[in-house]
Amino acid sequence: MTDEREPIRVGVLGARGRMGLEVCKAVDAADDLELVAMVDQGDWLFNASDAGAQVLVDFTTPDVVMDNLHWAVDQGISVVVGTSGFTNQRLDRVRSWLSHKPGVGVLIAPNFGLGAVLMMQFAARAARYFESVEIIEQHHPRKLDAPSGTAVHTAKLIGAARAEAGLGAMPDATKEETSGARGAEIEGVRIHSIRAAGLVAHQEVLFGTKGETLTIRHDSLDRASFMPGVLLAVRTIQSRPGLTLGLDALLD
Ligand SMILES: NC(=O)C1=CN([C@@H]2O[C@H](COP(=O)(O)OP(=O)(O)OC[C@H]3O[C@@H](n4cnc5c(N)ncnc54)[C@H](OP(=O)(O)O)[C@@H]3O)[C@@H](O)[C@H]2O)C=CC1
Ligand SMILES: O=C(O)C1=N[C@H](C(=O)O)C[C@H](O)C1
Repeated sequence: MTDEREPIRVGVLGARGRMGLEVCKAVDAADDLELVAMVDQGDWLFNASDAGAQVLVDFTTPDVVMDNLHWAVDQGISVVVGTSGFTNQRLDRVRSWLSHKPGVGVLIAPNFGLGAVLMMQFAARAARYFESVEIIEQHHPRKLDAPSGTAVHTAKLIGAARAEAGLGAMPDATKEETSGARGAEIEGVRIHSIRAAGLVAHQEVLFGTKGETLTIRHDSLDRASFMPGVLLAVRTIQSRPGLTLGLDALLD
């Protein structure tokens, strides 16, 4: 039997970037998807709607992603977003745009790597059992934001799990500190950001309690690692109106 469904028409925003190029290749290679628009800095967003895009994939920059999203939701086009920089306030704004467009779906995922999603789930599970936890994230030096979206999301999950378990502040006697030496603090969790040539995207979550430590580590060694997650989201988003956060909901 042949599958006679029409391919999903996909537009990529940030199409000439590191992730955008990889997404264009992956969409192009998929029989059930059709790459209809490649939009980058300076291009007209209406190229995507004129080409009949049903789903947009955004891997741009934190300073332009909100305008892109607002425009897409207004046009009634569902969006898969990998771009980092989403605060709770930004998410509330997206929810409010979507409330006027009940048929439109937006999925925002801090990380599309399956291993990264599992790393965050495992870290959330371990959080209640350890006195101390710190996050060390490592990325390529062309990354614009620090800490990474993945690290911020992991810290939020850990902070929530610790609060639910009734854990207080972590032991830390630091009295004298050169600014930045103890990292950034998100939800009570310290994050240390390393940027070095040769890296892609890596994260360690280091837990400690009396007499033992536990390290959970994930490495994206190639941007191809994000593509199965991105394509799953592209194939699913039109049937998930409203805002979906993270890939977890699609995997389960
Ligand atoms: N969720 C996930 O799994 C992952 C998320 N990311 C995130 O994705 C984002 C992109 O990462 P990466 O590909 O490495 O970054 P790049 O800088 O390589 O790509 C961003 C691209 O967006 C372009 N751009 C800028 N403004 C616009 C605009 N208004 N409309 C369309 N395109 C625009 C840039 O053009 P120009 O260079 O000319 O400014 C560039 O080509 C980052 O926020 C990163 O953290 C990355 C990897 C995985
Ligand atoms: O900029 C990147 O490269 C990445 N950005 C995302 C983040 O900020 O967490 C996801 C992944 O870490 C790669």
